[in-house]
Amino acid sequence: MATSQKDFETAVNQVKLLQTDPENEVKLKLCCCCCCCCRVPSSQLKLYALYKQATEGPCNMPKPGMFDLINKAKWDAWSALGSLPKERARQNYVDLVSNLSTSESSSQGKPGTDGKQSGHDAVVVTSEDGITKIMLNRPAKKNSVTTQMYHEIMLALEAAGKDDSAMTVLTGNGDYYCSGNDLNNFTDIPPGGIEEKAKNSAILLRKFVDCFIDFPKPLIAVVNGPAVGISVTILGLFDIVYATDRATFHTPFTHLGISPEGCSSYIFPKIMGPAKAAEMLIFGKKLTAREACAQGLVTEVFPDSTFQKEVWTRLKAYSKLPQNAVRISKQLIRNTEKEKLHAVNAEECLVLQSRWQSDECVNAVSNFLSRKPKL
Ligand SMILES: CCCC/C=C/CC(=O)SCCNC(=O)CCNC(=O)[C@H](O)C(C)(C)COP(=O)(O)OP(=O)(O)OC[C@H]1O[C@@H](n2cnc3c(N)ncnc32)[C@H](O)[C@@H]1OP(=O)(O)O
Repeated sequence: MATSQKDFETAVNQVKLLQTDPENEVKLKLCCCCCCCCRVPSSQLKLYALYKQATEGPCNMPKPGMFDLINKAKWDAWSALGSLPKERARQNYVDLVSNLSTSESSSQGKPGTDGKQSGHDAVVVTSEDGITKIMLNRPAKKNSVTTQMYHEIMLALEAAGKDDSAMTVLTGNGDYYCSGNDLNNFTDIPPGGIEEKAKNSAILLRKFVDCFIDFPKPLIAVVNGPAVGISVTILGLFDIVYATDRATFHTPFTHLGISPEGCSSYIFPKIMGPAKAAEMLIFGKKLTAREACAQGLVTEVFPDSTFQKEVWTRLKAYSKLPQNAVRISKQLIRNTEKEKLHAVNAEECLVLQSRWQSDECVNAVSNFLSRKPKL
C-alpha cells in the first residue's frame, strides 16, 4: 500500500512531538561514528535525510567543508540515499517515525510482566500462563523484519530468558508468520557505503542468531502462516515448531544472490539429509507444512481452523511441567552443539557480508523494491 501525503504529514507532525531518549540502547546502536562526534543522533539524521529526499528528491546541495561537522553529517546522510524515489523515502520516513514513537513507548514498558502487553508495535511482547509470547506485528508487510525489529526481538529474548515464564513463543500476526528480512533494510546505506552496510548487517545478524543459539529455555515457533528467509532458517534453533497447514517454508537465497544463515547450512542437512536440504537452501524449493514436518523441520501440523486453540492448549499444559527439569533438559540437548553452532553462525555471516555486496544481490533486491505497485 502506498504511503499517502497525509500519512507523511502526520509523521512530520509526530516528529515535532517525539521525545527521543539519548540513553536508549537501540538508538545508540544505530549511531554512526560521524553522528556521535557531531552529537547529532543518527535517527535525527535519518529523519532529516528522508524528509529532504521525500520533499526535494536526491541531494542537490554542495558538499560542506570537512570542519562543518553538522552540515557535513546531514549532507552525507542525504547523499547516501542516492536516487531513492520520493515515494519510497516518504514510506521509509513514516516507518522510521512509527518505529521511533513505539520504541520510545516500549522503553517505558516492562517486558514479561504477567498479563500485560509491552513493547514495540511491530514486535509485541506479552506474558500469560507462564508463556512469554513475542509476536511479529507488521501484517501489512507480511511481518518482514526491519533493522529496528531485529533489535527489539533480541531485547525481548534477553528479557524472556530471565523472566519467570516457563517458555517463550515466537509467532506472527495476520496471514503470514514472517516474510524474512525486510528488503528495504538494504536501502538505508550509511556514509561508509555498501561495505559498511554489509559489515554492520553481518554483526547484527551474528548477534541475532547467537541469541537463539544461547536461549536458555524452551523456544517454540507457532508458525501461523507462510514463512520466508531468516524466519525459516532459525527454526532449526527452536525446540518445537508447530505449524498451521496453511504454512509454507521458503528460503529463496540464491534467487536473491545470497546464502543461508541461522545455522541452517549445518542444521538442515543434519535434520533432513543433505539432498533435501540442498533442494531447499540452494535451489529455493518451497515446502508445504506437511513436507516440512516429514523432513523434521516442523514438529506437528494442525488444521488452520483449530490451529490456535490446539497449540495454545498444548503449550499451557507443557508450561505446567517442572520448570527446572525442562530447562536443564533443553540445555543438555543444546550444549553438545553450542560451540559448533556459534562457529557455523560466524562463518555464515562472513560469507553473507560479501554476498550482500555482490551484483547478484544488489540487482535482486533492487528488482524486488522496484516492483510495480499492485492495483
Ligand atoms: C541483518 C540482516 C539479516 C538478513 C538475513 C535474512 C535473509 C532473508 O530473510 S532473505 C528473504 C527475504 N524475503 C523475501 O525475499 C520475500 C520478499 N517478499 C515477497 O516475495 C512477497 O512479498 C511475499 C511472497 C512474501 C508475499 O507476496 P504477496 O502475498 O503477493 O504480498 P505482497 O508482495 O504484496 O506484500 C505485501 C507488502 O509487504 C511487503 N513485503 C513483503 N515482504 C517483504 C520483505 N521481505 N521486504 C520488504 N517488503 C516486504 C511488500 O513489498 C508489500 O508492500 P506494499 O507494496 O508497500 O504493500
